[in-house]
This record gives sequence, C-alpha cells and structure tokens, in this order.
Amino acid sequence: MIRLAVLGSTGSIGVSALEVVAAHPDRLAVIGLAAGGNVATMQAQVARVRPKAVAMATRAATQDVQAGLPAAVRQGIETWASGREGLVAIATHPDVDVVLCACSGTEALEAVLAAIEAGKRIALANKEVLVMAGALVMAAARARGVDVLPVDSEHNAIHQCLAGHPQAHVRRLVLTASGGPFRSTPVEALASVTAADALSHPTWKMGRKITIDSATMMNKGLEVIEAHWLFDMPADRIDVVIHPQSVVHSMVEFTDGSMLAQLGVTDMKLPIQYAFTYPERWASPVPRLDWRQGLDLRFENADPGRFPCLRLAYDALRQGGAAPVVLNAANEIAVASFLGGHVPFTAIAATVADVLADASGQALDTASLAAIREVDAWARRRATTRLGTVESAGRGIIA
Ligand SMILES: NC(=O)C1=CN([C@@H]2O[C@H](COP(=O)(O)OP(=O)(O)OC[C@H]3O[C@@H](n4cnc5c(N)ncnc54)[C@H](OP(=O)(O)O)[C@@H]3O)[C@@H](O)[C@H]2O)C=CC1
Ligand SMILES: CC(=O)[C@@H](O)[C@H](O)COP(=O)(O)O
Ligand SMILES: [Mn+2]
Repeated sequence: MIRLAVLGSTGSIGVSALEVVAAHPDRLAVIGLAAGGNVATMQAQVARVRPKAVAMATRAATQDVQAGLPAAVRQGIETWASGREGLVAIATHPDVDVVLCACSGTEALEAVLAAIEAGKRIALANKEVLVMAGALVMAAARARGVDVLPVDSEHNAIHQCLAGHPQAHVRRLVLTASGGPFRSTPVEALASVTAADALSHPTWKMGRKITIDSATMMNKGLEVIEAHWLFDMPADRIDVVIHPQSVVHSMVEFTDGSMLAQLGVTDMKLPIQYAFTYPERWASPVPRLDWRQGLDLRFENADPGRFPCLRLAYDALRQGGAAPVVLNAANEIAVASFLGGHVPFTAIAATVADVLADASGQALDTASLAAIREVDAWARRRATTRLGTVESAGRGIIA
C-alpha cells in the first residue's frame, strides 16, 4: 500500500490525484489532505476518502470543514491543522510515504522541505517551489536520498525518456508548449484580451493561475527553470518548442542524435500515477492515445515578441541568485491583478520586467529559506506598487 498526503487536494491536480486513488483502492491510501479555502469540496473529499489528517489555509476554514462533517466522519480524523504549519503537519505525518505537492503558489515550500527531511518521496506538480528555491530543495533531497518525482507533464515526460540513461549521454532537453490561446492572435490585440480569453486554454483544463501563465508562456519559462533543477541541465541545453497539439509532452536529444519523446493524451492522471508508483507502472484510468486515427504533430518556434515572459525566465535562470525568486513573485502578483480585471494582459510581462530590473541593482540574499522569503516579499511589494500605478493611470481593463 502506498500512503499519500495530497497538498492542494481541492484543485485541478488534487482532484485528478483522488481519481487515481479511487482507481486503485487496494494499493493507494490517502492519509492527509490539505487545501486553501474551498470548504465544501474538502468536506466532500474527507467524507469520501476518510483521511487521518486535514489542513486548510486558515483556522477559520479548518473549523468550517470540521463543523460541516457528520460526527462519525469527524471522529476518524486525528489531526486538524491550518496555515503553513498545517501543510507541514500533513506532509510529515508519520504514516505518509509520498507527498503530492499540488498547491498553487509557494505556500507549500516549507512543507516540501520538511517532507524531504522526514524522508518522504515528493511527487511534485508545483513548479513555483523549485523556481523559488530549487537549489535548497534539490540539495535537501540529495542529502536525504529522497526522490523528487516530477508530475508536471513536460518534466514527467523527460523523466520517462531519461530512464536509465547517464547524464553524459544527454545533449539537450526539449520542452513542448501548446502556445496557449494567443499563439496566433495579432500582437497588437494582446493589450485588450480579457481574462476569459486568456483562460480558454486550447488543450489542457487547469487551475486559473497556471492557465494565465500558459497564455503568456511564463509557464514554459518557469518550466525551463524547473527542468534546470530537476535534471541538472544548464539553460543553454534546454529548448522550448511550440507544439499546438500537446500530444508530445517533451523530448530528450542524446549525444548520438537520437531523440526520445513521450506521447499521451492530455490527462494529468497519467503523470500523477507515474510519480506515485515509479519505478512500477500500473494500469491507469486514462484514455489511450488513439494514434490509429492519425497524429497531427506540428512544431514551431516561439515568437519572442509575442511571448516576452519566456525570455525573462531564461534571463532570470542565467542570472541566478534572486532573479528567479523575483520573477516568480512579480508574476504571481501581476497574474492576480490581471485576473481581477485591474490591469491589461500585457502588464504581466511589463511588471515582471520592471521588478527584475529593480532587483538587479540590489544586493538580495538567497542563501537561506528566510532570505528567500524576504526577497519574495520584497518583489511582491514592488510588483503591487507598479501595478497600482498602471491601474491608476487608467490603463486597466475589466474582463
Ligand atoms: N492543473 C494542471 O494540469 C497542472 C498544474 N501544475 C502545477 O500544479 C500546481 C496546482 O495547479 P492546479 O491544480 O492547476 O491549481 P488549482 O488552482 O486548481 O488548485 C490549487 C490548489 O492549491 C490550494 N491552495 C491554494 N492556496 C493554498 C494555501 N495557502 N494553502 C493550502 N492550499 C492552498 C487550493 O485550495 P482551495 O481551492 O481550497 O483554495 C487548491 O487545492 C501549480 O503549481 C501548477 O503550476 C503543473 C502541471 C499541470
Ligand atoms: C499540463 C501541464 O503540464 C501544463 O504545464 C501544460 O503544459 C500547460 O500548457 P502550455 O504548454 O500551454 O504551457
Ligand atoms: Mn507543464
């Protein structure tokens, strides 16, 4: 039996993870669930999977979950917790073997580090944690001998392609990108696209923040940084190619010129289950890729004028230090502001670029977790101020 903690259980990845569990009731068990503020979904999940430990982002939300459950369900729960401490409690529960990190944002960074320290396997969907603190997380995992298994579809694909191949045989990694909803929108029109336009992803159904990141291609930029940490690969040997069909989830080029790719349907249950069961492979509740119908596989370069966030992420990775922390924090604030209807879509990249430029003149320390959190907070404040200026200049749009 593989015993799981699911951080972010009420979200897109979390719900898929519980579907994987439901498909294997005799081999997978849920010990702990954690989420943010979605009380109703958490109550339904708790009643269904009967975990031992539950946490929500705030004490009030945890109490609301508790209050709405029948006494018989409540009695089976040994631990109720909240906040970052709650995430740590769920992730380090002594009965847990594997921690799925599927919270949005960076709230679960401490929980991931604590789980590694406690010797748990990490199934990592969340990329922001590695962008923010990849050096710390990977060093901790190496020191503790813990596996960090990628759930993010591209990195999961690369993990599958790399299986058993020595690092010395790998020439480059190729991350595929859908190109998002604005792949062929005239660049001049991007300033007036709405949140609804940006949320209509062509191939994947995901949470709101990552869907906006896909539209700016910041998602792919964050994934380049994620790949750097997961596979110990320099920026110059990580390529991005637009592949609008999202059938090839990523590729590896080897020194002899051979290329391996992983193909599949757009269903995250596959990489989630892989990360739970690796190195085993089980039957999965995922539809097969129907290649007999013919596969339309096209590849094209990303236009840097259309997708400035991709270059900003490459630059931040090459710069290192505080730059990736700043990139991620400013982006998160800018995406929330765009989703709130306060600023135009194009303000996302502009804000990230400005805050990165501000940061390059500062001595920002990232040697410890506390220092990283300070840089993150600094960049969030800077981004908020800048976005306020954009909004009050009357350049905001309402979706
Ligand atoms: N969706 C996908 O297909 C993919 C997602 N990812 C990555 O996985 C992560 C999750 O994405 P996705 O599932 O789409 O996001 P969603 O927005 O759908 O879900 C986010 C989850 O995080 C929870 N959460 C938010 N804030 C907190 C908090 N402070 N404490 C605890 N839990 C919190 C939410 O809880 P609540 O709803 O209760 O507030 C929810 O359960 C992201 O990092 C994303 O980049 C990577 C590849 C693919
Ligand atoms: C499913 C997944 O891993 C997402 O990160 C997805 O790849 C997003 O699509 P884009 O390729 O458009 O960023
Ligand atoms: Mn991805």
